[in-house]
Amino acid sequence: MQFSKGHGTENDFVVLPDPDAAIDLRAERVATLCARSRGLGADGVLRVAKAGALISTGVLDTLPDGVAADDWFMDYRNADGSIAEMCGNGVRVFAHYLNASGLDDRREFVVGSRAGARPVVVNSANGFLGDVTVSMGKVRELGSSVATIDGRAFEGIGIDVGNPHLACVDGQLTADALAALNLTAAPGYDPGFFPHGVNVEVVTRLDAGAVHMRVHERGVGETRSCGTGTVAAAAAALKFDGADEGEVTVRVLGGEVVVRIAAGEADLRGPSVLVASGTIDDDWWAGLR
Ligand SMILES: N[C@@H](CCC[C@H](N)C(=O)O)C(=O)O
Repeated sequence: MQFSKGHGTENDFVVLPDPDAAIDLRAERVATLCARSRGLGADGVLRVAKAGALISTGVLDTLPDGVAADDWFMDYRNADGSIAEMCGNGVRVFAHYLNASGLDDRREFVVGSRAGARPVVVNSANGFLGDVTVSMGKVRELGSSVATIDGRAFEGIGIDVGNPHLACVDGQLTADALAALNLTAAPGYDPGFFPHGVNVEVVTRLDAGAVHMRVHERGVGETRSCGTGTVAAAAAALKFDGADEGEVTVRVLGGEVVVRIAAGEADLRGPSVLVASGTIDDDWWAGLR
């Protein structure tokens, strides 16, 4: 089985080219593949499949909004094996991979996700480095809620960008204090508000068009970046300053991305790096539960 390993601002993925959706991606296998000690190690898996093939093999029941059977589909799995609707860093790596591998040489196309169609523009790409803009769709505010981190309450806004986020802007928080925050344990949140779990972002307020963000991802733990999280962070930071549109540079542990929000929709632009490719041992894979 072929794989590539890539990352978007150090949010890292195992990429599995599987146009016919033939690979059995049961949760335990994904979790082992993503384990850093006994697998390849990653925050998640990106299966590169045709949307129609995922329907034929029963992975998807229906095609999400705006996705055609012939579109490429990012079948995303979190490191614990759970399925998530969307992954903003993943889409950039996915689109870059399609160009770099020769599976698709178009620079503008639609990537299907469980949250719907995500049009991409590959601004530049070579074998290892890409720069991709993703149309992230609607940014929906869900109302106020609270996260508890390291014994401290952070007020935030629930934001749906295809997957659920609780973006907490703290007007007093400096970049240094954010860096010192202990995000080892999963933040506490209101399960009545987020019945399917939530990704939690802690964010500094806007300063010269930029914010700093750290994130604890549902199904993964703390990651060095989260693309959908940067969109939620940008929306929350703009709202904190009384704005609902604008361009925000979001600085994360693994680099930075640019989020543009206009008319309730977001674009995300940032890098993609393809680090390696190789072969997963078939016997090892077949022996996993
Ligand atoms: N890292 C991703 C988000 C992945 C999904 C998330 N953990 C969830 O469960 O919703 C990104 O870049 O957006």
